[in-house]
Amino acid sequence: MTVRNIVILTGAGISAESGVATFRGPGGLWEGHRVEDVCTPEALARDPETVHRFYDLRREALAGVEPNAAHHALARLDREWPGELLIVTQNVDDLHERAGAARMLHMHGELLSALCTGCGARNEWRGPLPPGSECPRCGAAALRPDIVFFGEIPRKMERIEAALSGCDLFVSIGTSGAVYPAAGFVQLARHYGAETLELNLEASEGSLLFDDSRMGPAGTLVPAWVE
Ligand SMILES: CC(C)NC(=O)[C@H](Cc1c[nH]c2ccccc12)NC(=O)[C@H](CCCC/N=C(/NCCC(=O)O)S[C@H]1O[C@H](COP(=O)(O)OP(=O)(O)OC[C@H]2O[C@@H](n3cnc4c(N)ncnc43)[C@H](O)[C@@H]2O)[C@@H](O)[C@H]1O)NC(=O)OCc1ccccc1
Repeated sequence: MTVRNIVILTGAGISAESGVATFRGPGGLWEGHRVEDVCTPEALARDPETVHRFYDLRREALAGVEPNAAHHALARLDREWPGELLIVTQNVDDLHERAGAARMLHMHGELLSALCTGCGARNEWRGPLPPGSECPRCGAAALRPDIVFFGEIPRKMERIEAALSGCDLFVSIGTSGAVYPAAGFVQLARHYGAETLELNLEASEGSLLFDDSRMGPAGTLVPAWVE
């Protein structure tokens, strides 16, 4: 089958070699926190201080990390691929953009953005975001981390489903396949007749669903695959 249209799903594993903590596993983000305490609308309502600080720390940590060879390889593919290509990341870091990727989207939000729950504006945000911060557009003291919490609808689902319905190749990089709807994309891509490839450090919850599954660090596997 000639491959023309590609959809690439990335997770925390692609940023691990840049020093960004993954979620599960030793030293994982969720190690220090119960998901329910920092990544749900209920937690934000109950204890905004803790939730805002959790994301302030991760936003601050971004200044100390750089894109790695996997991010750069995907950015190059994005520049040179003549067919359709869409990078869908579950990550809230900005390493894909910093590597130069353009045809990409964040389905679970971004650390460098603050969402106004008053007027809906998304504001670029770099520093700490204390609860009650004012929206630059409407002035309401209603800014929150621009993050998709558990129980909230992921972003740009229509665009993602449209790309999956037209792709010939679906590639999953550095994700454990534990969180839906992202974990269901491989089935959707297969349903539309696409080839499916997984590049991951270890077997994931969805490995058996892929036509080809290669194990190893993204910083090595992704440049080799793009070559
Ligand atoms: C826990 C799970 C069971 N729960 C869910 O999935 C829930 C509920 C649910 C919905 N549908 C279901 C169906 C069945 C069961 C449950 C559900 N889903 C939701 O609530 C979602 C919202 C979920 C989003 C929550 N927010 C995140 N992130 C932002 C915050 C933040 O970042 O702080 S999720 C967050 O966790 C997930 C973490 O997973 P990974 O990125 O894969 O990271 P992990 O550490 O787990 O794994 C890393 C992998 O990399 C590998 N690796 C490590 N190093 C390397 C390396 N160097 N190289 C290569 N690979 C490497 C490892 O081996 C490992 O495999 C990511 O998605 C990440 O974004 N919303 C929703 O469903 O709304 C309705 C809806 C649905 C469809 C359409 C309309 C409405």
